[in-house]
Amino acid sequence: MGNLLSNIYQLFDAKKQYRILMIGLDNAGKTSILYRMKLGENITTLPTIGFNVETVSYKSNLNFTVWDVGGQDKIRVLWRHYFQNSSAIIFVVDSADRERIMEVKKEIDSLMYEDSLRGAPLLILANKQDIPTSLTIAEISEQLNLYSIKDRKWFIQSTSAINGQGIYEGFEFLSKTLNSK
Ligand SMILES: Nc1nc2c(ncn2[C@@H]2O[C@H](COP(=O)(O)OP(=O)(O)OP(=O)(O)O)[C@@H](O)[C@H]2O)c(=O)[nH]1
Ligand SMILES: [Mg+2]
Repeated sequence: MGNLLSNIYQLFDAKKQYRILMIGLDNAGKTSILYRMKLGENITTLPTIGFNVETVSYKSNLNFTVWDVGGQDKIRVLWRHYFQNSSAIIFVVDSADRERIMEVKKEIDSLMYEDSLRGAPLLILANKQDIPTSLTIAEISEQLNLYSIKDRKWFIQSTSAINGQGIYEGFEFLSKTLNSK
């Protein structure tokens, strides 16, 4: 009886677990966002050569295991090793890096063809919005041609890892989308 009760208790207490892959070009702010989520503060980062992984709780019933993988050109080939079993993708964009927005488009376009990511919701974080010269959400959506994405749910959110703006709203999209699956 004790066992049965504890099993039932565990059922209700169980948190839903989701594996989230966070990628994007180098210097976009992925690691800064990960630790802003985890610790609620701004940390000093170094370029990520491998990956960072942290479990982040959201509300009382969700756990996200967020994999933050380095974005330097030479190591982007490693991204695909993290695709399998990812419930959703967070793609972080440096909104102030106007020169590389077409490079961002190229990477997102090729992700959309990945079989192992088929249907995975896509959250685009337009980061560094605290920099006044940043591209706006409308400009980024247009340049990346996001409206052509029809085979999955996607959402673009402006963020700043420096002051935390927008990160909660990004989580809200993931939680709603994954819970409704
Ligand atoms: N102004 C501003 N700077 C940011 C923001 N987010 C990150 N940065 C800065 O951008 C630089 C790169 O941040 P990281 O978080 O290391 O970038 P990353 O995407 O993890 O880079 P890789 O690990 O090389 O792929 C650091 O100097 C951060 O302090 C932001 O929202 N606003
Ligand atoms: Mg990093």
